[in-house]
Order: sequence, then C-alpha cells, then structure tokens
Amino acid sequence: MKKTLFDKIWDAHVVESIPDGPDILYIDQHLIHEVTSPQAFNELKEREIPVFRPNKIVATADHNTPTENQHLPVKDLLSRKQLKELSQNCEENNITLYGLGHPYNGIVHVMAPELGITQPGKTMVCGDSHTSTHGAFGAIAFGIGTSQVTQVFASQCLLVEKPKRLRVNVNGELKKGVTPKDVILYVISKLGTNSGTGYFCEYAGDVFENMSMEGRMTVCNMSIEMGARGGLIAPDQTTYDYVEGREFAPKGEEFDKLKAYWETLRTDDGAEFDQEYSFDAEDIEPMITYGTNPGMGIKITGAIPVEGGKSDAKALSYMGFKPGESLIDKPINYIFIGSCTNSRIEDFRMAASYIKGKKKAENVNALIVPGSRQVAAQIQEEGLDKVFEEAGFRLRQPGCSACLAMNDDKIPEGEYCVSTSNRNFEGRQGQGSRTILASPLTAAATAVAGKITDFTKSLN
Ligand SMILES: CC(C)[C@H](C(=O)O)[C@@H](O)C(=O)O
Ligand code: SF4
Repeated sequence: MKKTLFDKIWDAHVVESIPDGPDILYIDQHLIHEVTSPQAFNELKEREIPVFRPNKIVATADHNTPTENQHLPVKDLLSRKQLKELSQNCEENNITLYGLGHPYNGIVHVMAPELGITQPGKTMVCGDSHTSTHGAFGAIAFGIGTSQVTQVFASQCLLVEKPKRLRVNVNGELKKGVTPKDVILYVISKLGTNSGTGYFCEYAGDVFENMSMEGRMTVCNMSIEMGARGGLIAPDQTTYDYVEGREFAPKGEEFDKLKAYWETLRTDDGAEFDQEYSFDAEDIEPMITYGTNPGMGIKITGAIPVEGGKSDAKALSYMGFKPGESLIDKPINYIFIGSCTNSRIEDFRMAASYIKGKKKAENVNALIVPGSRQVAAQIQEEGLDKVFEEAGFRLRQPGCSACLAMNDDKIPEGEYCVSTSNRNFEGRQGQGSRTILASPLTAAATAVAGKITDFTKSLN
C-alpha cells in the first residue's frame, strides 16, 4: 500500500492498536520544561511509579527564565520556585537538565534541534504545543497535556488516536523579502485557525524543499496555529547536513545506516491524503496580523478586511484598528525578535542584514532575544551583536521572553508590539498588550522606521 511520510513513521512506532480505538505509540524522545512537568512528576511520586526511561528525556528551563542577569538568583519568586522544582525533579529522576546558565540551555524547540536530539523518523513529545517545530526534520512531534506527560514518564508510550492526513503544497519562487514566517502566516490566513483540527500536516513543494532547516522549523512551529496536531517535512540532504556532526546526532557508520533509513521517509507517489491544499509562492508577500488570532493576517501593504463577524469586531476593538484600514505608518513602540518561531541564527542574520548601517527609531523599545545559549554565542562569533549595538539595540539572554507573559519581559497595556512569535491572543505578551505577528525582517524594518513600513521597496 502507498504510504505517506506520516504513516511510515507512525506505523513504525505502534506498539499495539486497539480495534476502533487509539494506538499505543512508542515515544523515542520526550522533552520537558518547567511549566508542564511539575504536576506530572507529582503524580508519579504519589503513585510510586518510577520514570521508565530517564535517558529518553531531556529537560530545559525556558518559560520562566529572565533574559537579563541570568547569573544572579531569579528575582521573581514564582519563577524561581518553578525552576528549582524542575532541577529537583530532574535530579531525583536521573534526567539530563540543561538549566539556566548551561551552555546548552535554551527554548526547548531551539535547543533540541541544535543539539542533534531532534532527528528524522523519531516520535517526539513535549508538554508544549509548539513541539510541532521538530517536524521540520521529518519527525512526528506533537504537544501533549500534563496527564500525558505522566503517561510517557511511566511507560515511554502514549495512548493516542491516529490523526488524519493533510498536505499543504506551496510551489514556485518566493519574492524578495518573503520569508518562511510569511509563508506560514499566509497559509494560516487562507485556511483559518481550525483547518488543521484532527490532522497532521505534511508541507510539500519546492518552497519547503528550498528552505533551510531554520525556515522549516518556523513553518512547522506554527502548524498548531491552524489547529493541526503537528506538521512535518520530508527529510532531505538539507536535513542530513544540519543533523550530521551535532552533539547527540549519530556518528560514523551509525549515521550512514540511519541516513539510509531516513531516505525512505517520504510520501509515496499516489499516497492518499484526507485533505489537501495548494498555493503559489508568487502570491505570497510579507505578512502581518491585525487581529487576535494568527489567522487574522494580511499582506503588509493590504487593508484589514471589511467583512467579518462579531469576533472580528471584538478583535479589532481590542487592537484599536478599523475595518478597511491599512497598517502602513502605524506608530509602533515595541518590537520583539525571538521565540521558538524565529530566534535561530538565520533569523538574527536576516534582521542584522536589514539593520546594518541603520539606526533604531527613538520611540522603539526592542527585545532581541536569542533562542538558546548556542545561538547567542553564534551571534557573537558572527559579529551580529556589533551590528545590533551600533544600531542602538541591546541583545538579551535566551528564553521564551516576551512571547508570553510568564517572565519579566512584558509589553505594557495598550502598546503595539511587532513580534516574531506565533500567538497574538489577547494579553499574550502582557495584560492589554497588542501583538502584531510578523517576520524578523518586518520586525527589524519596523524598529528602524518606528512604524509599520513597506520595506520591500528598499531591499536590493
Ligand atoms: C506553557 C506552555 C504549556 C505553552 C504551550 O503549550 O504552548 C506555551 O509554550 C505557549 O506557547 O503558549
Ligand atoms: S517561545 Fe513562546 S511559543 Fe515557544 S515555547 Fe516559549 S512560550 Fe511557547
């Protein structure tokens, strides 16, 4: 039978199938962080169940971490408690933790791929919705709830209904200034935030084939924002080149053997999908959102749609925008370049290439936050920190930062923030804050202009 990439990986991990019921799926890699693991550890303790395979778990601290003075004790008491609990739980259960200050520390969806923990063909879970990011490698990766975290701790397996198959094709050549973030914001603006519900999405076509691993991660990261359980892209030479040589990647003969298997991980010609959509790369332009869900996106030079239901009216009133309005020239006082969507080296290269030789607008407060310690080190190695400094930006230390208001980095009430993160929900970046999702390039251009600007004209 002809199989999809998703089927091949899924079927290889089914321990047992319950007729007309869920599958018991083996999980190769479990990632954890401070927010969704404490209750799971507590439950295990209460029921006196040991962690079954501690060496299949890797932990990091990311959500509650400050992005300044990481060498000092964490000021916020709740955050400090959360981080301490993670350290204790990992120690008690023999789990590797790359905590605050460790050279491998970072946002879970940034540090695991860069350490070579994320690999094609694996099943991966984390108590975090953006686990879909790891699908960029041709892995089945998805977020789970805390009770499922307990399940995986106890058994290394998960009882889970097999999702349906969805494929999104984008073919053609992207225009100048159109980045992977714009591609996924475009797709979600076309399909809506519920289109993926019940599905696992494969991204196919030459746009994804030509993308770097960083770009593919940006795309897969936001699969959950169209409601999909996860997203994935068939592994290819770009994937193998990225994985090879990384700290925890297989080495030598083992790598070659695995690579031969990874090469079989592609959708067979003629394999069937339950749903399929196709788009042309030429139709995509730099995108921004105007509302309070990631599907409310328009091209940067576009106008806010006039037709819309009650929820649109509510979103626009929260955002302080009007139907039919263009966002060009809207003054913006905050920008955030960071989050597991856009905080990898390529994102900072992109931002720096625009910023180089320019100055940050006076009115703008900029948060530039690498996704991991390794990204931060690479920024320095490449001298990008100088580019940012000369333009008046200050780099922060790694973490989830202003992506969600769980640490000190918050956007004040009523302020607009052009943000490279993935969610623009009400209050997401701080109570009353207003998020405009965009690419690192758009965020950089906004920071320089002090307002939303059609920067594509100035690109050469
Ligand atoms: C805190 C965590 C559970 C949450 C998630 O699941 O995604 C967070 O990472 C987010 O982005 O909203
Ligand atoms: S960066 Fe944002 S989206 Fe990603 S894991 Fe952290 S809080 Fe969630």
